[in-house]
Amino acid sequence: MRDYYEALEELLANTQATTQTEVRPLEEAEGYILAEELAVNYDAPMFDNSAMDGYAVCDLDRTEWEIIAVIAAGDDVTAISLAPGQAVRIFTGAGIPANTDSVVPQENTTVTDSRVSVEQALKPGANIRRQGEELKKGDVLVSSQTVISPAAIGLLASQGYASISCFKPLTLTLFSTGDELLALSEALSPGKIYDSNRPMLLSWLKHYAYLNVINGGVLPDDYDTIKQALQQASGNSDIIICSGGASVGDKDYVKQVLDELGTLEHWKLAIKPGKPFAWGNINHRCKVFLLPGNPVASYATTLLMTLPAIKYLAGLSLEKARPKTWKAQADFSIPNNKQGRRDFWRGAITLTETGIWAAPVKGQDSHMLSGCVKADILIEIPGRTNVEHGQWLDVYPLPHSF
Ligand SMILES: Nc1nc2c(c(=O)[nH]1)N[C@H]1C(S)=C(S)[C@@H](COP(=O)(O)OP(=O)(O)OC[C@H]3O[C@@H](n4cnc5c(N)ncnc54)[C@H](O)[C@@H]3O)O[C@H]1N2
Ligand code: MOO
Repeated sequence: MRDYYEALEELLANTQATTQTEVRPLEEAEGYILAEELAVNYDAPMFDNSAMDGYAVCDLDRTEWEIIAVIAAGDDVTAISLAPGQAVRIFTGAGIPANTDSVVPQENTTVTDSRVSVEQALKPGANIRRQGEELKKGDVLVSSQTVISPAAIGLLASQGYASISCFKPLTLTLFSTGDELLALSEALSPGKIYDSNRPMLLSWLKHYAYLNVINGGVLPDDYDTIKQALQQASGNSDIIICSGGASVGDKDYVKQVLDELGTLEHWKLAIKPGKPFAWGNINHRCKVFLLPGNPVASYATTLLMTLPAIKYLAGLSLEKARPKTWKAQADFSIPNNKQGRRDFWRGAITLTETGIWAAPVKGQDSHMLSGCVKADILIEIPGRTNVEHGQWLDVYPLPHSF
């Protein structure tokens, strides 16, 4: 059996990141992966400006000044220069005139006719946002291989970027396999069950703007049908995911088909759930992932193995592609842990005055999806390692939980 972390690194090392890019208008780039490092075009702030509505004054040895002008955000102040004893009425975001020593908020002033006065001494440089105090022209603004967030869109807009280079989205086809599986439109009959993995994974993967997800439907346990479907999908997909048939059953044809059409790696991961996991390539360009059919095993291997590889393939940096982990304290104990595989319990988080606590939810078997619905995290329990109450453990946040 393979250690999870070693297996993940081996999978990532055997994954070739895309190099295909496209230029997208900034407003249509949220969720895509940036393909270039973008530099600071202009110092930020671009010019010294006021942080308050109030008065910009010159000479702090006095407490009263003559108001000589009104300056609003957007006004050009390059021709205005204050002499000692002079002030301007100024608004938040307006440029600071030359020779300003301080800006005093209007609530701290008394204004009579064209004169403004204060009662307390003013601090030099107060309430002035200085040019370049946040960003300097030429510095790195946003790093390549990162997902464009709404905040990044705002930041790039503030620097005048109207369009940016992103990695082209990848096409992913998703199949379920198994004679027992019914689509939701079909009537139940003895021995059959509804296909839950495909709707679950489709809805999850569609959240990634950099994936075009195709619903491949349910494949029966039939060698020729599976072969034809995989062959066809590999023609127009960068990625194929199949759930079911990753294990050792007589009807687990997907592995045989993948072996014949391309390459196959079949692993027993030392994790629970998610032991059987296979992957390979068709035509050297289409990456194929075979997930264990048990719904929770499909879910866990998507989070722990498949998504990191897909994210890296789609252009994210290795650091961003690896699954996120946090730390939480065990609100349980395992005094005599005999479980050989690394366990990933479905857990709930509680925030208290003593910190973050994690506890398993009800329904921990590989076929019990209800546990995933209640859970916020996967709690990592290393194999054959006892856990004490209060011990800090690694936890993996689940999609949509935070
Ligand atoms: N002799 C052994 N049997 C099994 C082993 C093993 O090592 N030796 N491993 C077990 C583990 S662990 C898992 S996980 C499963 C994985 O099995 P497969 O990937 O081959 O998947 P199936 O056999 O097709 O299905 C397993 C289970 O999941 C249900 N299933 C499958 N697809 C779906 C779907 N799309 N929606 C809902 N439910 C699905 C299926 O009906 C089975 O109940 O193998 C164990 N067996
Ligand atoms: O690994 Mo299986 O995934 O335990 O159910």
